[in-house]
Amino acid sequence: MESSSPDNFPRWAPSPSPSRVLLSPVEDTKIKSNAARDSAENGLSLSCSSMERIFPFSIGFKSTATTSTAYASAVEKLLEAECAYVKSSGTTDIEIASRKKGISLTWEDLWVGVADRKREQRMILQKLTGFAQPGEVLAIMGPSGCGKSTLLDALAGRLSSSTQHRGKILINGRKETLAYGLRNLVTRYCSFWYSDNSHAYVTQDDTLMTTLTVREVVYYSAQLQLPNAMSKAEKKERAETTIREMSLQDSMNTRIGGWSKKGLSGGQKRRVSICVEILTRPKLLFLDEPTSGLDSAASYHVMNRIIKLAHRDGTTVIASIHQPSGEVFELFQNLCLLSSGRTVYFGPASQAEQFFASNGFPCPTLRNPSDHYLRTINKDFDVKGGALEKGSQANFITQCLVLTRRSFVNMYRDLGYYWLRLAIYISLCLCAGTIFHHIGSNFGSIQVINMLKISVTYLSSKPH
Ligand SMILES: Nc1ncnc2c1ncn2[C@@H]1O[C@H](COP(=O)(O)OP(=O)(O)OP(=O)(O)O)[C@@H](O)[C@H]1O
Repeated sequence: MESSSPDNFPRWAPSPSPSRVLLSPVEDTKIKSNAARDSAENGLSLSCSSMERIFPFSIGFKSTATTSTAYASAVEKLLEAECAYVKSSGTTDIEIASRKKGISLTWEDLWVGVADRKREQRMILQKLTGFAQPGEVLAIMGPSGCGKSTLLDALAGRLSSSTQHRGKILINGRKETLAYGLRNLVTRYCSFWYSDNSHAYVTQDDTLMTTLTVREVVYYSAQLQLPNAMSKAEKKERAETTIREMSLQDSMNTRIGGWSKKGLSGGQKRRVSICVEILTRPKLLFLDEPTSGLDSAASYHVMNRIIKLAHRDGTTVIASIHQPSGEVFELFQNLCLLSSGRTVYFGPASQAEQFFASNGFPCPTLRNPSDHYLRTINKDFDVKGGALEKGSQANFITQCLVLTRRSFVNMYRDLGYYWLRLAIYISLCLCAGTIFHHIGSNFGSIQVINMLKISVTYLSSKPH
C-alpha cells in the first residue's frame, strides 16, 4: 500500500538556474572580457555601473553603423533580407507588400531620466539601441520596474513632462515624432482621442466606459476613428470582425462593468482595449502588458491573433510583457531584455538561449526560457535580509507614532486630500465671512444666518 502513496512517486523538478553570485572569479573575468569584446564589436561603449560587474550587457545583432542614416540603411537591408526570407518560407506577395508599406522604428542611444526630489537626475533608461520591423512582434521583457513602459512611452512620444530624454528615434529612417506629443495628458485619460490612425497604444490600465456593452464600446470607437469614407455598415462590420478576432463574440452584449456592477473579467477588459486600438489596423502598435490578467491559454490566443494580424497587415508590434509562457515566448520574433533600464539582450528571441549559455547561464532542460532569462537578470532580490528574531515586532507606542506620522506624510503629499481641501475651506470661510459683513441685527439677518447654517451643514456632510 505504501508504494502506491502519491508521495512515493519520484517527481521531476527542474534543476536550478545557474546563479549570478555562484560565478567563480575566473568565470566572472571571462564574462566581463566577453562583454567588453561584444560591446566593442557592437560599437557601443559600456559605462561602469554595478550591473556591469555582475552581468554582461550586449545586443544580439552586430552593427558597426554609428550614424542614424547608416542605421536606417542597415534596417532597410534587414527588411529586404527579411522579405526575401519570408518569400522563400511561403509568405504571400500581399503580406510582403504590406510589410514594405509598413513602419520601421529604430532608436539609438536613447536615455530617459527623471529629476528626483533633491533635483538630482535619476536615469530610467540608459543607452538603449534597437529596432522594430513591419510584420514582426518585438517583445520587451524584464523585471518589474526595469523601464519597459518607459521605453514604450519614449518610442510612442508619450513621455510625461517630468522626464527628460535624448537619443535618436527614427521612423522609416527619418527623425519624426509620433503624433502623441501635446495630447499626452488627454490620451492618458481618454482612450478615444486620436489624431491619426498610423499608430495605436494599448495602455496598462483599461480606460473603458463601464456602462457600455462590448459591442457599443467597439462600435462607438469605430465611428470615432474610422474615416467618413467608410459607410456605417462597413464600420459595424469592422467592429464585429475585430470583436471576433479577440474571441469576444460571446460577451458582445455584456457591459464592461465597474465597482458598482460586475461585468467583464479583467482579461476580457484587456481584450476589449486591444480591440479598440486595432480597429483602424494601425501600422505601428504599442502594447503595454497585453496579456496581464489573462490565463496562459488566453494569452497564447491573444498574442497569436496579434501576430497573425501583424503578418497580414504588415504591422510593427512592440509589446512589453511580464511573464510569457513557453508557448507565448516562441511566438515572438525579436526580444529586447531590459534590466535596470539597460539592454541585456536585443536580437532574435530564438538566439537568446545561445547568448545566455555562452555567457555562463545555460537554460536548464525543460525550463521555460523566459523564466530563466528573467530570473537570471533580476537583481531586485539579490540582497537578502536575515531571519526575523522572535519578539522583534514594534511595541504599541511605536506603532501609534509611526501610524500617525505615516498618515500626516500621506495627507501632506496628497494634493486632493489635504491641500485642495484646505484651499476649498479657506475660500468657503471667505465667502461665508462676507455674508456676516454688516449683517445687522433684525429678523432678516437671522434668516440669512439660518440659511448659512443649513448650507454649511450640507456642504460639510460626507456623501455615502
Ligand atoms: N514620470 C516618472 N517620474 C518618476 N519616475 C518614473 C516616471 N516614469 C517612470 N518612473 C520610474 O521608472 C522606473 C521604471 O518604470 P516603468 O513603469 O517603465 O517600469 P516597468 O518595467 O514597465 O514596470 P512594470 O513591469 O512593473 O510595469 C520605475 O522605478 C518608475 O518609478
